[in-house]
Amino acid sequence: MSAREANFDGLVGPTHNYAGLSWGNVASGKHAHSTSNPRQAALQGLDKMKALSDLGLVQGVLAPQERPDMATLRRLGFTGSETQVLDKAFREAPLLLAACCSASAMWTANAATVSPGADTADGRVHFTPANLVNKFHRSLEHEVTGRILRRVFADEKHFCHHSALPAHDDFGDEGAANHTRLHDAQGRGLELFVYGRSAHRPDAPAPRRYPARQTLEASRAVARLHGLGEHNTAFIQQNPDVIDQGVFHNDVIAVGNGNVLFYHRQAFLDTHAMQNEIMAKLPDAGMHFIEVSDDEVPVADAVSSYLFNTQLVTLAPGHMALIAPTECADTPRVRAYLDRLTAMNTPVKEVRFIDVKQSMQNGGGPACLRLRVAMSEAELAAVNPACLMTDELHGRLSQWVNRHYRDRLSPNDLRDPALLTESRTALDELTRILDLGSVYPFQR
Ligand SMILES: N=C(N)NCCC[C@H](NC(=O)CCC(=O)O)C(=O)O
Repeated sequence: MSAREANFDGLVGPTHNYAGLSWGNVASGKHAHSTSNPRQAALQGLDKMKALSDLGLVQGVLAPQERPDMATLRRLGFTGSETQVLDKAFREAPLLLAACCSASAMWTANAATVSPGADTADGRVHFTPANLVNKFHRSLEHEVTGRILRRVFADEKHFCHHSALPAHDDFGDEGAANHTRLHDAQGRGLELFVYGRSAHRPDAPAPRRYPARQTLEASRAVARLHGLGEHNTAFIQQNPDVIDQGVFHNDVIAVGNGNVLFYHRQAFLDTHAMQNEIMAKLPDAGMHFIEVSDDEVPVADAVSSYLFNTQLVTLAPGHMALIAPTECADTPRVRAYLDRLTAMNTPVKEVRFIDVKQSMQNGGGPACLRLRVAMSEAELAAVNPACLMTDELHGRLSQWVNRHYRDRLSPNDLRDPALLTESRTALDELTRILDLGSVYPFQR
């Protein structure tokens, strides 16, 4: 089966703000309470989508979520009119208000785990929305995420949707941020599930400072749901020491595509075992393991520049491009490494820099902003066409952003009832542009 990889990026929502909600995510802590620019954030995201689509890649867009999440604020005991709910939450528990206003669904690498039909027992593409239980603000996403995915990938003949895993720490699941699919030229795939700790083996290595968001038990459950087998899966433990250095998802320290795995030497607990398992299970791929040492790029530089939160995309057979944030160009050791990388004898032939600074300041690089869905031509033809990027859609969505989004948002603005009205008006229009039907609570 010849498959094409599509990237579905999250459209940044109108409440994009910096609230410091993600303990263990260095950028989120560093930018807490600074003023954000939701309009610029959304336009940067749209320009990234257009840049990838201009490269001839299939690019999709996933809608943001309804925020503030009024239903959750009410569940937490804030009563009265909407204005009163917002006001009480702001005065009594500003952190809860911020959590219910986060636009974090923009990082669609965490939206779900996706297994292509080439790998699954029933030949369909399987989706499991991530429960994201480790962070309260993110745990609010999966229900609407699942609803949006069902509207974009609606045809049951080709697509199968599961519910998120049970909402318990034992099954902490962060979706595709800890999942990479490698494949050989024939399209035979191997899905790497990278986890931070094992809930059922508390004596096994685990980070001490920051949380391990993904458990082995969650990864195994997703693989079972998707009908994968031992032959096309590998479960690999992340190095707990790098989690403690700010690597809160594996996609902050490793990225894979086709027959290339690009990673930092400290990324995995047992690099040799990882390489051996991949070569045994994907013997014909001619794997390229591109390993970066501490001398070349220290972990701290990898975390601040997001060298590994890059998108590795295939532009032609044997020709891949690394789509990197501009922060990589601005970090001297990373820049120097990238200059050497493209001269090495690997499929990575070029690097393109893009500006997603508004997202980066919350710890979301180019790879965080996209969910990969590899599909056959027939599956691709079954995707909701209104969600596929074209020049026309890019223009329409840019105008929509310019019309509805603010260009500054501070923590104090989150209590403003006008922000709620503006967001709902924008999202209502968006569901028509993207032909999604009524996916938001306020529309039901
Ligand atoms: N690596 C991947 N795939 N995704 C990045 C997600 C960033 C997100 N940041 C936040 O949620 C910060 C929100 C705030 O602090 O306002 C997170 O930590 O879950």
